[in-house]
Amino acid sequence: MERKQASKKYSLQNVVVIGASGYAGVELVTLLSEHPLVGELTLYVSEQSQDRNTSISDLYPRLKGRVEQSLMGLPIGKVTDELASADAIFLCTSHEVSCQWHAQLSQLKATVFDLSGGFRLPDAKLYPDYYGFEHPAADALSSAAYGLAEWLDERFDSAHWVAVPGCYPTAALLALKPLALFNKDVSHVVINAVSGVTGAGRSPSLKTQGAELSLQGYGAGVHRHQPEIDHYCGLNTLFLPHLGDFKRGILATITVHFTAPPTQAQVEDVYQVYQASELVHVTKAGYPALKDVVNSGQCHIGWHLQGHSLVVYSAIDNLLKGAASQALQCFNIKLGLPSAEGVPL
Ligand SMILES: NC(=O)C1=CN([C@@H]2O[C@H](COP(=O)(O)OP(=O)(O)OC[C@H]3O[C@@H](n4cnc5c(N)ncnc54)[C@H](OP(=O)(O)O)[C@@H]3O)[C@@H](O)[C@H]2O)C=CC1
Ligand SMILES: CC(=O)N[C@@H](CCC(=O)OP(=O)(O)O)C(=O)O
Repeated sequence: MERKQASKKYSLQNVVVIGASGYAGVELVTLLSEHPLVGELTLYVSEQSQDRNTSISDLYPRLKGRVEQSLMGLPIGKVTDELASADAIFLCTSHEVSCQWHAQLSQLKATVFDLSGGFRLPDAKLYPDYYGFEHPAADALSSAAYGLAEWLDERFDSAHWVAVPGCYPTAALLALKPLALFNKDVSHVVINAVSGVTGAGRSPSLKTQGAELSLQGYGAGVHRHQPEIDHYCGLNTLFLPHLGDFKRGILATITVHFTAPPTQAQVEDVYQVYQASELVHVTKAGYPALKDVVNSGQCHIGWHLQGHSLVVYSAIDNLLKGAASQALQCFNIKLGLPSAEGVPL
């Protein structure tokens, strides 16, 4: 394979992906393998993984001739030479595994881009209820930056740990944040969101088996994305996730109520915030469709104002804008590259 050469301004990055064989991991590996600034790319799975020492292209034959690295087994907490010399480490592991890695990885020079929810919530007290475990690194939560790429705050530049948002929160927050900033008088926010089955990851479970798939709600009031959405838009919302009988994508249909309704022109103005964005596209009176965002890092938003109610639709690919390509945007921004570098449009 041809070796990449970085420009004078930028140097090639040593990159490690932990959890590379999962659904989010393989999307990320695919993007990283084509990224102009990624040099060495090291792929890990768990120590006991049945896929260790297998080439990722044997698991995912679409990668044949493109990415041939082996998946190497990695015990939790073992700092290998590749980890020690990495510039960027992507965690595509479960929330618990990401948390268990924090102590070791936060000592290294690399920036960690964590695709799990392990460091998304600011308050450790929320973890037992919403994640089912006591947070083992509670003091570190305040130093992680939330990586909603279009809405990064001042903590991002200096953060060594980036908590990449969840898929549903990405769809919901891109729609809601402009409104929440515009008008604090927004109320009765209801987020109905349908996700494809890849949102549940690669490991088989009864609810994600073909014969079980349908269109069904789940997790009302208890889903871990409820506090994440509320915290990062500053609103009290009712989040209603649904599992659909399709592979990829999330369509969130959001309704909000205004006591004093805005005009069409005001709503149009609010969403001008994305005017220059390559990845977030807003259409008045639009009905975004999953077919237009699946396999793309874009988010499509459409809105309809009806009296005191506003309906906002937001569509993303859960594995890309909802996970891997958003993590890549964060990596780009950290390097000073355009956010959409290497992101499929
Ligand atoms: N799927 C989605 O749409 C989204 C997922 N996320 C988050 O991204 C993360 C990954 O999700 P997803 O790809 O769906 O999950 P998968 O279950 O598909 O993949 C998990 C990956 O982690 C590996 N793994 C498990 N245990 C360890 C370990 N101890 N050390 C190293 N690797 C390990 C698995 O391989 P093996 O078991 O063989 O070791 C596999 O490669 C999760 O935190 C998820 O919440 C975020 C946004 C969207
Ligand atoms: C369909 C489905 O099961 N989706 C997952 C969300 C996936 C995701 O983005 O969430 P995290 O990164 O927070 O795990 C769920 O509801 O748990």
